[in-house]
Amino acid sequence: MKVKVGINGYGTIGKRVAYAVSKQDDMELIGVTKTKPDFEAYRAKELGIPVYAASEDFLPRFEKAGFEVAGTLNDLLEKVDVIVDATPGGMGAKNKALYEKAGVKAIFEGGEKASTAEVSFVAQANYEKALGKDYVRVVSCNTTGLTRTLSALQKYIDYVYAVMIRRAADPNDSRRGPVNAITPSVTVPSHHGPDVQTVIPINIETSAFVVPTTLMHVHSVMIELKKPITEKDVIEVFENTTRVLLFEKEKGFDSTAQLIEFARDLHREWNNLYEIAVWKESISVRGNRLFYIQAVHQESDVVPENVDAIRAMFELADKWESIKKTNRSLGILK
Ligand SMILES: NC(=O)C1=CN([C@@H]2O[C@H](COP(=O)(O)OP(=O)(O)OC[C@H]3O[C@@H](n4cnc5c(N)ncnc54)[C@H](OP(=O)(O)O)[C@@H]3O)[C@@H](O)[C@H]2O)C=CC1
Ligand SMILES: O=C(OP(=O)(O)O)[C@H](O)COP(=O)(O)O
Repeated sequence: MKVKVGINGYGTIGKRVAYAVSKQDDMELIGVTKTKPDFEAYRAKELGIPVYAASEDFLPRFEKAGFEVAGTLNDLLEKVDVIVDATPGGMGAKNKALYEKAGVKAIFEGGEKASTAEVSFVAQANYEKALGKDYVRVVSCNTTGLTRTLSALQKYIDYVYAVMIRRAADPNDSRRGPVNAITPSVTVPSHHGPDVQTVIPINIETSAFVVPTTLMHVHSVMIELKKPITEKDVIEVFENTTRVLLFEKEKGFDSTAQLIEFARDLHREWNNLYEIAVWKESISVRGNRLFYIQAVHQESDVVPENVDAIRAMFELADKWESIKKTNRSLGILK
């Protein structure tokens, strides 16, 4: 059986998930929605992807441009088993009623509240919780990044404090920035710590700052240990953790710029770095405290999670079968 997948919101995340779905032999990409006939809509059509108007209200825009759509979101919902809602944060919760009415399963993204779905999801941490579910939320890029490394170390952790240095805007976003400023999230803890707790039970608090860059987020992670662990052990844990890669400053990885160049050198689509990048030299144990620094490619780390979430919701594979299949299909290194 091939699961029929639709994407509502063919933007930064939606287009990458559409690409990833098209690479799976157990899924079929049925169509995507757009609100306007811009270059992304034309490109989707060139790729042979049926484009639907995100609602009837948007039809006149397409008609005026002479862009023939395959229908509206409601028509797409009639043809799919699952819809991936990658609309701007908060919109997914409003769309949920449409999905319920159509009897279609739905995946929501990290911009939605945890309460929008039955489960908040990171494949390697809680794949089983999404088995057979109708509504799953793939958590935000930062939460996914934190959860990947922290779940691997969970048995050693008493308490985590992490500082999130967030990119101001995605590279395609010329409206939001970057701006010449550092903007703190003045609410402490920032939403990231509580959000990790929707996936794994862990003591964690975070604070967050937005800085003028578009490439990646960076996290400074500080852990109080309840069980001793050495730096060598931590390196071994991360070497054996899927979707986490170690990078060395010694080899020229001075900053997020070289991490993105690495993804470009791999000829990854959109220079996606699906893996969380941990700087090897940053792993440091001092007494009962462990420190490390990691970077998150915000545009892509959640993409394999969406694919695994679909497999879990339709019980197509067990956890490691799905993760391995997704990794292979996207060229994820381990
Ligand atoms: N960007 C990131 O770094 C990450 C984002 N997320 C989460 O993913 C979700 C999507 O974010 P992102 O991809 O960045 O957003 P984008 O703004 O890049 O894309 C949003 C998409 O939704 C469409 N859209 C806009 N308005 C409507 C509407 N009224 N009805 C239906 N579709 C609409 C847009 O269509 P059109 O282009 O035609 O206007 C666009 O395709 C959010 O929940 C976000 O928090 C999670 C991880 C990382
Ligand atoms: O999910 C993300 O970040 P977050 O974990 O800081 O909310 C994405 O980078 C989107 O963040 P944005 O809401 O600042 O665009």
